[in-house]
Amino acid sequence: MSLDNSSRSNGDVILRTSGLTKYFGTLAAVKNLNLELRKGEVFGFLGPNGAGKSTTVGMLLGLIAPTAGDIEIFGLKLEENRWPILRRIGAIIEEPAFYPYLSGWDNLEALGKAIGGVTDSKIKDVLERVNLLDRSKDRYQTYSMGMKQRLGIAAALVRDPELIILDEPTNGLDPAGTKEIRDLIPELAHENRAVFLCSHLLHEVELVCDRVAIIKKGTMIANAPVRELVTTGQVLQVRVTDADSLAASEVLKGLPWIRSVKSENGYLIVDAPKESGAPVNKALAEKNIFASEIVPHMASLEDIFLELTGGESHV
Ligand SMILES: Nc1ncnc2c1ncn2[C@@H]1O[C@H](COP(=O)(O)OP(=O)(O)OP(=O)(O)O)[C@@H](O)[C@H]1O
Repeated sequence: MSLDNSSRSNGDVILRTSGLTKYFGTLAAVKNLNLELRKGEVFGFLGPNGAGKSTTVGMLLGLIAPTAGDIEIFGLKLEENRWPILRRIGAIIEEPAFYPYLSGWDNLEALGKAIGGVTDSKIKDVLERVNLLDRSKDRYQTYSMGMKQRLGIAAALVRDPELIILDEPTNGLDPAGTKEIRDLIPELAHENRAVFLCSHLLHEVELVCDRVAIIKKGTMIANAPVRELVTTGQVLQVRVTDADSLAASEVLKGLPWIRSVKSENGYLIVDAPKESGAPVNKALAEKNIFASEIVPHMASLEDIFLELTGGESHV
């Protein structure tokens, strides 16, 4: 299966790569990557180990020079406008560095002084935004992992970025911290920004992302809205009695529009075009087989990922 909907257009394009390629010696880490990220969107970037995700992020931030191809961010070429572009990006690609003995507030104040033009009311706003205002006078070293990560996001927000790049933002967080960050991410995008999220957590990507690109060995193998990807993997679960199971399977396999039929946990799993519940029911009933249940079953992003990447580990 190969999906590429990168030509679809709705909303302003914030980031576009064309033919982006990076070779390390003879190793093609990223090959001919065409990405598009639009305002208001949370874009998930997935791939197995060594697929080329970090190399891509490094190129987007101007830290790694591409071998070929172009990167345009905010309509400007990155190569020629690195600093004006980077000023408009908030990136968290490693654990954020803060002074342990200073409070969250004082850390942001120190950062604000380095950037210039950051007011107290801005600091208050961003701390409120990440739900840290009530702990903002406590020392950074007393913060939980989740609070540290949220302060990192607050630090990124101080500059009012139009694009936020997050690399594994829930790494090392407990379930409560993970939930806080997951709840925060879509809100960030809906404030007229775009979020580029690298994650190996497929469930996380499914929950928070609007669109997802999957790369394998440097090549993009899927690029589509999450909803569309999981709908593509939709199958029908058909329940018949054990006695009818074999005959039902034969009937369905004989229909030219059914792609495959397999038996799993007491159900027949039927890979058929969308909305074919009624014709499946009719075909069985014509052979005096009566299904007690026919339900569409959505594939998870994990199912799709494993199918597309050939079952390679994603962690
Ligand atoms: N500086 C480098 N020199 C040589 N090869 C490199 C370098 N950086 C990355 N690579 C190789 O490029 C390929 C892509 O690596 P990259 O780190 O981008 O993958 P990734 O998708 O981020 O992987 P992971 O999920 O494991 O972090 C790998 O084969 C890696 O070994």
